[in-house]
Amino acid sequence: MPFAKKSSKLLKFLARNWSQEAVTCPEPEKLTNPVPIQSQALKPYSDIPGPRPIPILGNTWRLLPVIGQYDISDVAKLSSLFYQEYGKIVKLSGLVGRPDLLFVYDADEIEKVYRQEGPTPFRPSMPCLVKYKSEVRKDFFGREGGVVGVHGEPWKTFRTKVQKPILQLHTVKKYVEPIEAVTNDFIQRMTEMQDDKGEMPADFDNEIHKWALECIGRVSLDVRLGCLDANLSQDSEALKIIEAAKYALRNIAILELRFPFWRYFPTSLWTRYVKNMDYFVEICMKHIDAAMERLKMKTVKSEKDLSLVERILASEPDSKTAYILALDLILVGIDTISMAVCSILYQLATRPEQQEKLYQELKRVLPDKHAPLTSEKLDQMVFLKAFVKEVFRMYSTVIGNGRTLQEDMVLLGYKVPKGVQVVFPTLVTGSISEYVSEPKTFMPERWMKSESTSKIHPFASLPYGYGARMCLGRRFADLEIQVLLAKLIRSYRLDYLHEPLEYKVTFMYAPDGSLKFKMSERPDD
Ligand code: HEM
Repeated sequence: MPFAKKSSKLLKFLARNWSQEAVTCPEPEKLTNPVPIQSQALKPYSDIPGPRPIPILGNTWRLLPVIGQYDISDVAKLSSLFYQEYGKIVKLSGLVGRPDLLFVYDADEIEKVYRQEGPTPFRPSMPCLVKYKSEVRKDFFGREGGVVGVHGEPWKTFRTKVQKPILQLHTVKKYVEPIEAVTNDFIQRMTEMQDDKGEMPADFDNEIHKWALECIGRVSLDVRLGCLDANLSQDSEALKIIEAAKYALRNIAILELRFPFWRYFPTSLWTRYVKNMDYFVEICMKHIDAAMERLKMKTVKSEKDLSLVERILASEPDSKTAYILALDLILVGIDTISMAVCSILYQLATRPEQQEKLYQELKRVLPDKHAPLTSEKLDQMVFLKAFVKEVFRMYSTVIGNGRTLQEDMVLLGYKVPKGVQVVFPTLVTGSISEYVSEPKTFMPERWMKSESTSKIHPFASLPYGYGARMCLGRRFADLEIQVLLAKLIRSYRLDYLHEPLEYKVTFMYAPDGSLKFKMSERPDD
């Protein structure tokens, strides 16, 4: 049915990034704690512009084919359309079964929301995971069930336990070598996958997913899962994990966005989801238990001898913390990073001059292309980092972030009640000329202090979010991307010789189509 198809795209987008958890999140309500600002100057919430809902159908009809005014086949364009049509604050109310969404395109106001979010920010996410953690496997997850889909004090307690080791620079530096080993295997596999024109296969994005899985296994489970092996047997654990990750990627959105029958009775898709999640839990427990056994045998002189998993295990007597953390990192860390890499490689392959500039930088920093990487060398790759930031600014992989207000607030002069879901459309704000000079120009140099005079509002482009709830895996994500680009572009030139691809929100914002990159070895220098 076309409407179901189209509206599910919008809902996929909305729910993936900002969906409401009916169980835990307060609905918008009357102002209970008005911010102390002269009330005459304030405008009521009802005056916020936006498409007006009509009785019964609310705003959903606007997304219907033919009679609806919005083409939501590309939901990223929808948030841009709202901005053009209504300005810096737009209310989308009357979405069937959803709370109001408040799109805010003002970087100063976004900064205000982030800065006032308090010690336990509420980012609505993944209702399926919430049900799985808090009901189906309550016995296992208990009260502090991780960081993803958990809120309030339980979120804070868990995040406090794990955040230091994950975000400490010296922990991350320990992974330069292991991530380089995974990446070398991946690049070797890329050379084996080339067709007679030197191009990658049409499903190259699947291969990027396997690289991401292998990296996340190395970080969160202390193990090489073997996902990059060319000939995986049908009953291998690696293949089962790849299938489980693919399942998660393809079906969770459907489950969460179609009418949520699973909330009331176990549909077949829900049963498979639970089985899939149980499998991930089992894998996490198996490898963490093995890490625990190794740790018992290890002579440890200082904390520096420990891997991330070992540090968590050493500080937390109950290995459940390590199980749950590994599960969260795997669930969130695979598709974000792989879609980001698809996008970054596509941009590099279609921007030969900038790729050449990157190559020259890599030649300078890594005169011997076979010498191992170090964190000091990565630090010197300023153009590489600037290129990645610019891709995130113009093609933000996670197209927006959001917070459910836990207190009433004033935004752009309107009284906004707590419970409203405020949306920060990063993809749009990163290209508003008031906040970013020459926003339509792809210019990595703008991020390089030595070369740039251009302005960027610090809250206009935040690919990893901000504040206490900011992306927990960001340092590992940066490291994995940097290692891949450094190793690949130092030795190979990448081209894309087909019709340009459009960006779409499938799950994340990424080029939609076959990533048949041509890979040519650079002559030895
Ligand atoms: C380029 C890749 C990535 C992007 C763009 C990204 C982006 C984000 C964003 C926007 C958030 C929400 C932050 C907020 O609410 O302020 C987030 C949360 C999170 N990310 Fe990432 N992420 C990436 C990779 C990863 C990886 C590789 C991991 C795991 C190793 C990871 C683990 C997490 C976790 C656990 C959270 C939830 C944090 C919490 O709620 O306390 N992310 N990420």
